[in-house]
Amino acid sequence: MPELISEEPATGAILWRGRAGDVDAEVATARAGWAGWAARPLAFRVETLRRFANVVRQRHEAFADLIARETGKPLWEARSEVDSVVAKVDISVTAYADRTAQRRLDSPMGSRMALRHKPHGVLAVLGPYNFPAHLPNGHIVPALLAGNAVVFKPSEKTLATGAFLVECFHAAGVPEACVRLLIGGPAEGKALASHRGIDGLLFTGSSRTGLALNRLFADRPEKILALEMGGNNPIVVWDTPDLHTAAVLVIQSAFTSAGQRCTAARRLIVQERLADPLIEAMDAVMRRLIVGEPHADPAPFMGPVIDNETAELLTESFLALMMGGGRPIRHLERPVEGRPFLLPAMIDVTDMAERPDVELFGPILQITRREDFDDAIEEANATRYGLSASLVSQTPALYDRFWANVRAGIVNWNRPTNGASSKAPFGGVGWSGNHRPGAYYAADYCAFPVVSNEADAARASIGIGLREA
Ligand SMILES: NC(=O)c1ccc[n+]([C@@H]2O[C@H](COP(=O)([O-])OP(=O)(O)OC[C@H]3O[C@@H](n4cnc5c(N)ncnc54)[C@H](O)[C@@H]3O)[C@@H](O)[C@H]2O)c1
Ligand SMILES: O=CCC[C@H](NC(=O)CCC(=O)O)C(=O)O
Repeated sequence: MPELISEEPATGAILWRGRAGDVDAEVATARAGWAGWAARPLAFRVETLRRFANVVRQRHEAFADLIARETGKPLWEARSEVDSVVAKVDISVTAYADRTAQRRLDSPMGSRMALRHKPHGVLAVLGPYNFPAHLPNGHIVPALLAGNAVVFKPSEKTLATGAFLVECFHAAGVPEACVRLLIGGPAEGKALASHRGIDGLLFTGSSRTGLALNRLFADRPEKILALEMGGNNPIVVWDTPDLHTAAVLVIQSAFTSAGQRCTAARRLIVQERLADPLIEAMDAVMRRLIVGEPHADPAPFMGPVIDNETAELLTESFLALMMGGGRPIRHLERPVEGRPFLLPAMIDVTDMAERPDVELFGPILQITRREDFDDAIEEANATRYGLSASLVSQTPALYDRFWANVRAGIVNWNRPTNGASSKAPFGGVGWSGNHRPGAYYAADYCAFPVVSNEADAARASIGIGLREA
């Protein structure tokens, strides 16, 4: 089995090393453990997962430190991610009761109709690197709560965090057979996704990978597939009087997590008359943003991107936008030789003959100027993605038009494009998802409905269509 290592983006230090896992063995173990877990009362599973939340609380600072080191995100942001991991349990318990609890339904005379839900069985979970604990956890907790077993493969870029998360489940008493850690990269991910022993796949990652998985599952309707994918998210600034606040909202949307959020604003669409003063206001703030190591003091606003390869790809993408007619306003500078720190960049792409519809998963903001609001909405929709969109405007009627016409699963007003709540469904349309939103609605894809028409004794008669005896 090949060896994998995980490095700290900020320093290059090796954080973790290990061998790729055995997909067959992990799936077989989960299959063997699943039935016993599913047979446990719901109350037992709830209690066990609440112990998991307590274990994470007890290990909060160690977990946050590890996430910060392994992703490069600032420690304050890693701490927030661990908070989300803890909060997920109670939210999932509420969502389960709301979305998939047992119910009595109206029924014909003399019988009872019952709605119950059953787990799928063994679910594979593939996680991304940007929220290496919170987002896989957002699949694993609801899946376990519903009575499934899980084989979890973390991103190959955040293996230590994946291992830490799974250990917390085991320390809390989740049977080791029911949450399996599969170490590996895309090859192991493909093998797991293709494995005949899984009953479904819960995926968070790029649209490139998600579309490949969608093709793989095209002739497997018997397996549940949930895809949480990328975005090419717009933020529209229109008729707002407070350009400093608008600038802060755009910066928060585009550059939090060094732009490594699926909900990050990739495109600023701005009313022509506001464009120059807004860009000036943004520039004034961006000059002051601290880009640094996760544990630096004073704390950085953002850290490096995940690795040098990503930094180089983003640099090439930025140069390609320039070659295509984009006018750089702030260059994507790389202040530390050999390390993937990038300074947040802006480029005016208004005059580009063709603006590529790709997700640049880093601190790059593309700016398009528009005179007409309907044209701005059209530009916002000029994408195959549809995850998040924001409007900054003082006019409720404009927000009504924006909400009604923009095509996205998250549509915000005078708020950033990112920072979605776990207490709501989370997902997008187009290339951002496959209509199985996660977060509060994750309960929906972790179990299937079973309707029963029940009577204590068998009674039946044929009242029509029967010849006289
Ligand atoms: N919609 C959401 O909820 C959400 C949240 C976070 C990140 N994302 C997206 O994830 C991406 C960043 O994460 P990433 O770079 O880790 O994504 P990625 O698609 O490269 O990898 C995600 C996971 O899939 C595995 N994988 C890669 N190729 C595979 C294949 N062919 N078959 C099976 N498994 C495979 C990886 O090993 C990893 O575990 C961005 O596009 C971002 O928008 C989406
Ligand atoms: O990187 C992707 C989105 C991260 C975050 N979204 C959520 O946390 C959704 C809620 C959940 O899954 O519990 C964001 O919007 O910033």
